[in-house]
Amino acid sequence: MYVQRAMLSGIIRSALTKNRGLWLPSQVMVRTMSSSSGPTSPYTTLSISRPTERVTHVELHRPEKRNAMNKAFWSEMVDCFNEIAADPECRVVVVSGAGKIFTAGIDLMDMASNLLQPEGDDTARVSWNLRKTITKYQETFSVIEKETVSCSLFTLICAGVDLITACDIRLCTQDAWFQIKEVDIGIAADVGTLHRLPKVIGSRSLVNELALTARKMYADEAKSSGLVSRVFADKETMMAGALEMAGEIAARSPVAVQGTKINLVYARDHSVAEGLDYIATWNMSMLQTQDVMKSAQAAMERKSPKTVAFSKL
Ligand SMILES: CCC/C=C/C=C/C(=O)SCCNC(=O)CCNC(=O)[C@H](O)C(C)(C)COP(=O)(O)OP(=O)(O)OC[C@H]1O[C@@H](n2cnc3c(N)ncnc32)[C@H](O)[C@@H]1OP(=O)(O)O
Repeated sequence: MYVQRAMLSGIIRSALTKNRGLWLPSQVMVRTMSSSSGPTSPYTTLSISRPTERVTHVELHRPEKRNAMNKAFWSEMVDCFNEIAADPECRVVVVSGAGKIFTAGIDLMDMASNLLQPEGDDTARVSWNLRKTITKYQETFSVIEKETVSCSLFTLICAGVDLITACDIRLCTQDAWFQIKEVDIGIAADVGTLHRLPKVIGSRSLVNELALTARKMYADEAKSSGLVSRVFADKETMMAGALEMAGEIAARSPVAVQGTKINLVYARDHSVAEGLDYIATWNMSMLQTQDVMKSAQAAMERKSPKTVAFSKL
């Protein structure tokens, strides 16, 4: 899918991190997040910042090309999210796109050679190499799902839908639209949309319609169908909302947040019985965290969980 029109997308993802840090007013955070200075070294397509403690902002940053996903992007996302996952200071990630569009999807100019002229001495070898390429590109978005707790959005197209459906929370602007455009360029979407979107949107018929016709879906329908949970008037208020939400998540026990995220993803892909079995095993160790006692004590004292100092995970 590709998302256009909405200016940015914010994805919030919670890594396994820690706590501690000030909660800044949203206005401050928004200002801090408005990085239009360009990609952050060593990346050429991403701008990384830390708007507040425990929250990392990953901004797709090729606005002049509508954040189209070129070859560098596909590998930089993996490196970036692996690095964030290893960062004990980060608990939530907000992903957005610089400029007026979250992403125009795959970079049709830069990616053509990879997909249309794969190397190999015969059909089997060409196919083998192409399969390796596809699975590598799948990892670009799967890495978000593995390490993230939430995400928010905007306007996007094709590969943009692959990206947002790997996120936990999606937000968009009122002028956002979403499009699963793969059939228009002669391919079946293969990096996540067809597999995750049916788990996000309740109506199988709507998923089929969008994927088979490439019809644009606008913000109101995205909200009513469940693709996004909130719609904001403009990009600025959306970012403020995303950061406020990120702060709410980041302030809570990282053991509880990470366990909730991982078990929600597990439950999505397994039966109820399997999910119950999984969380029993999960919690036989995680229930022993000091976070339970600290949180319970705060609740008894009528204090917000945000006042509790949780250890880093
Ligand atoms: C194994 C991997 C599988 C992954 C599959 C993924 C598939 C897909 O993502 S299919 C979708 C492909 N994307 C598109 O078809 C979108 C094409 N772009 C547009 O329709 C428009 O650009 C858009 C509506 C997004 C924005 O329109 P706007 O008027 O705001 O901007 P433009 O003047 O059209 O574009 C500005 C510059 O950006 C370049 N650009 C835009 N999209 C792409 C793209 N997808 N790939 C490469 N480049 C793109 C556009 O050429 C302009 O560049 P320049 O002429 O140098 O200024």
